[in-house]
Formats: sequence, structure tokens, C-alpha cells
Amino acid sequence: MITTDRMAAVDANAAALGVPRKQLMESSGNAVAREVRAIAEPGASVELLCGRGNNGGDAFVAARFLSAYDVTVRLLGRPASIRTEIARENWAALRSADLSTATVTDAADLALDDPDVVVDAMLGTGVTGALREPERTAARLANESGAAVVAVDVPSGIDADTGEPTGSEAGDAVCVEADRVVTFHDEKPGLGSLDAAVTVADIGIPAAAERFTGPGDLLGIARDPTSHKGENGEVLVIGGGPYTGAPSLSARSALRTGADLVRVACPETVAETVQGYSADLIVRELSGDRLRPAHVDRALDLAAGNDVVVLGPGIGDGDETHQFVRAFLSRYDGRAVVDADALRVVPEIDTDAELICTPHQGELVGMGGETAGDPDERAALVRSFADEIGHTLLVKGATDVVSDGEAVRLNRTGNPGMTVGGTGDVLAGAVGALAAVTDPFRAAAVGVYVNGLAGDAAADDAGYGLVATDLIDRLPEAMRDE
Ligand SMILES: NC(=O)C1=CN([C@@H]2O[C@H](COP(=O)(O)OP(=O)(O)OC[C@H]3O[C@@H](n4cnc5c(N)ncnc54)[C@H](O)[C@@H]3O)[C@@H](O)[C@H]2O)[C@@H](O)CC1
Ligand SMILES: [K+]
Repeated sequence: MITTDRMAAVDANAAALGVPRKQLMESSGNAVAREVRAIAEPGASVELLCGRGNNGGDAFVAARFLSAYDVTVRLLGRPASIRTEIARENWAALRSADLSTATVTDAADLALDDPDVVVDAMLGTGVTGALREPERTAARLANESGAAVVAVDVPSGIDADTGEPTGSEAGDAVCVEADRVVTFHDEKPGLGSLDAAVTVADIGIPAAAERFTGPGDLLGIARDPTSHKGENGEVLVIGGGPYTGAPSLSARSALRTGADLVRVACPETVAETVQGYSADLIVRELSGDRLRPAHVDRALDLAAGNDVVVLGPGIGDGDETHQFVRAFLSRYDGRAVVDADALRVVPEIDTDAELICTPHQGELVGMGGETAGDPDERAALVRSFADEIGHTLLVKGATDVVSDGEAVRLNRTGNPGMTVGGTGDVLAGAVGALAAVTDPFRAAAVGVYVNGLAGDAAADDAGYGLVATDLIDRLPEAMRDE
């Protein structure tokens, strides 16, 4: 099963892997033609009803594969209104090949010439709201035609994620009632409930486009242009004690990954130094030189005003500090990224919090997890351990593994230069900022992807001499989804 959003991400990842969308469209159109050949004898009349998006584009391709049939390609709209370049190119290819094409702009001019097969390629996953004209009339005609109706990807006017007619809240939903659906790459959640035979066509999307993070994973994280301060995330970093650099790295990384406000709660002895790293941080002092159980009430108060807590950078491994982490997590019920010395406490704690744990492999073993050399084996182990502890895991390595106990994603951005100290703190901050605006699994996957990209950009300039702060300034560029 794949949702519409995830499909768009995988599609973009495939393009980044060298399989561009036009190539996918060629395979999609070929699969549609195959379906027509399976249900109709050569010579049968086939009417292709095509929209102006890529759903229509699939049918332009299909027409080229149906030379043994009596084919009419009917475009709903003017050729100039075809929305995408790849669909336009495939339309032009039909025209230059002298295939029978027609355009309809007015619903009143629509009539079907008693076809044996109707191919519904009006709208796919790009549909919004109830069907408009002329698609609305065309859907009615197709439903009343008595022809076998083959829908491309999803019947027009159906939401692929829910199976419900789009715009059904308005109470006037019209959609294509397909006999068969040829959907691409994977089953869609909404198709199972339809009264149609569904074929899933492999269109050549490489498995790696789904398995590994890629630029598509960033889609939809770009912010709402009308948002105001605070809406794009408030993050509290709880850290510091024996180390001062770590909480500052996490906090500055969260800012560069897009968080609006980042606060640091740290022992008073390090507060001045942490503040000294950056005027952009809001620093809250806790008494003494280490995190201790006595700080829990105050830390919970501070945490309550934020979307996400990043817990652990630079806290050290003193007993009192472990007690603090234990007590904090047993009472905190929000979202937190847990890193470094705070990790060990997680498996033994009973918490309502939603955690994203970011261990390297040594820390994973310290938590009671297992690791393996082979990435597939490691992925399976991470998945079952995430399931066991009930939290999201991001296990760092040459290939990073992210799992929420169900889904697994691997990441291969990054380079050996990133074994330098502090890059883990940068990662924790980036994941924290993302966890304020998206779900934990995606925050971890995108965080590790952009952190690695920033590391690769830093290595281009500094080679293995790169340092953690080099990554921070490169995060905004890494976050761009184009
Ligand atoms: N990886 C993928 O996602 C692939 C997608 N492909 C095809 O591309 C399709 C998605 O293409 P698009 O994103 O271009 O979207 P669509 O082709 O589904 O339609 C988009 C356009 O239809 C119009 N429209 C939207 N709602 C409407 C309504 N209610 N009434 C009338 N017109 C409406 C709008 O102008 C919109 O831009 C998929 O369903 C599939 O068929 C394939 O070509 C191959 C790979
Ligand atoms: K369709």
C-alpha cells in the first residue's frame, strides 16, 4: 500500500536515481494498453478520455501501444492547457504520428461513439474537490455507456487514499464507476473498497527510491507561507554539564533546520558559555553544574511550552544525571529526541512520551539492542528493537537506519569525515526541529538525510578536516527540496 503523498515522494526519489517521470509515464501507458489488450480483441473501438495532467499523459502513451485498435484520444481541454511538459510531449507525439485525436472544451459537445472500451484518464492523484465540467459530464457518459471502463491509476473523482468520491461533502459527488483499474507501482489504500478489478503495474520505480531517503522525502515539509512566529516549531534542548559545546550545537542546528524558537535548559555553570556561542538562543539556567533530580519540575515546566525536547547533548553519565533523565521521562508526555548519555535509560523507563532515539551502534548495544554488519540484517534488528521499546529509532552508521517498529528507511548521505565529535549533536537538533512539524518517523528520516547532505557539502570544502559547526550553516541549503 502506498499513499498519494508517499507516492509523490518516491517518484521524486526515482528521478534523483536517474529514472525520470517521463520514463515512468511510458511504462504506465504501456501497462494501460496491456490491460486493454487483455479485455478487447484487436479492431475493437477504444475511447480514451484524457485530462490535462499526467493521468491524461499516461493515456497519450497508451494510444501509441494500441495500433491494432480503433482508437480515439479525446482531450478534455485545449492542448495549450496541458499542464505538464511530459504530457505535452506525449500529446505532440500522437499528433505527429497522425493518431486520431479530438479536443472538447464544452461539456455540451461531448458524446461517445458507442465504444467497446472507455479508458478513463481524466484525473488521477491530482484531483481536488468535486469533478468540474467537462469531466463531470464525461464521467456520466462513461458510466452510462455500457462499455468496459478501464481507469488509469484511480477512477476519476475518487480519492486514492480513502476510496471516497472527492468533494462528497458537497453532496453532489460524481465519479467514474470503473470495471477495472490499472494502478501504478503499488496498491493504493482507497482502491480496495471499490467495485473494480485492480491491477498493480510495475512501472520500473527502483526499490531504492522507497528504501532510501531522497529529495522526495522533503516534499511537503516546506512551510506554509502565511505562518507566523512559533508555528514552525519551538524546541527545548536540555543538556550540558560536563560539556558546553554539545547543547549549543543541537540548539543552533535546530534553528538552521527551521525551528522558530530554540531554548536551552542547562546547568548554570555552563549557561554563559552556551549563550556565548549564539545570541539566537534563549538560555534557561538550572542550579549547579550537572542535571539532577531536583531539576525535574522546572525542566517539565519549561518543556510544556515547546513542541519538542532534545534531551541529552553534553549531559555526561553521572548517576544523578541518569536519575534526572529517568524522572523527567517518566513524567513527560510530549515528543522528545533522546541522544547521547540519556539513551541508556530509555528501555527501562515507563513513559507516555513519544521518543526518537538517536544512538550510534555502540549506544544501541548499550540500550540492549543488537547490530549486524549487513545493512538488511541491521535494518531488521533495528525495526524489531524499535517495536520492542515502542519508540522511533535512528541508528547512525555508514548506512543509517530509521524505524518506528513498522516502517524502515535507510539513509546513505554522509561521509567518514562526520565521525568527528559533535555531528551527532547537530543531527539531534535537526531531528528535533523537524519533529515539531512532522511525525517522528519522517522527522528522523529527513533529519538524518539533510544532516548527511550538509556533511557532504562540508566535506567538499574541508575534506576530512570538517568540523561539526561546518554542518550547521549548510543545513538550510540541504533542506531545499528542489
Ligand atoms: N509516480 C507517479 O506519481 C506517477 C504518476 N503518473 C500519473 O500521474 C497522475 C497524477 O498526475 P497529476 O499530478 O498531473 O494530476 P492529474 O492528472 O490527476 O490531474 C491534475 C489536474 O487536473 C485538474 N483537476 C483537479 N481537480 C479537478 C476536478 N475536480 N475537476 C476537474 N479538473 C480537476 C487540475 O488542472 C489539476 O492540475 C497519476 O494519477 C498517474 O496517472 C504516471 O504518469 C507515472 C508515475
Ligand atoms: K483516472
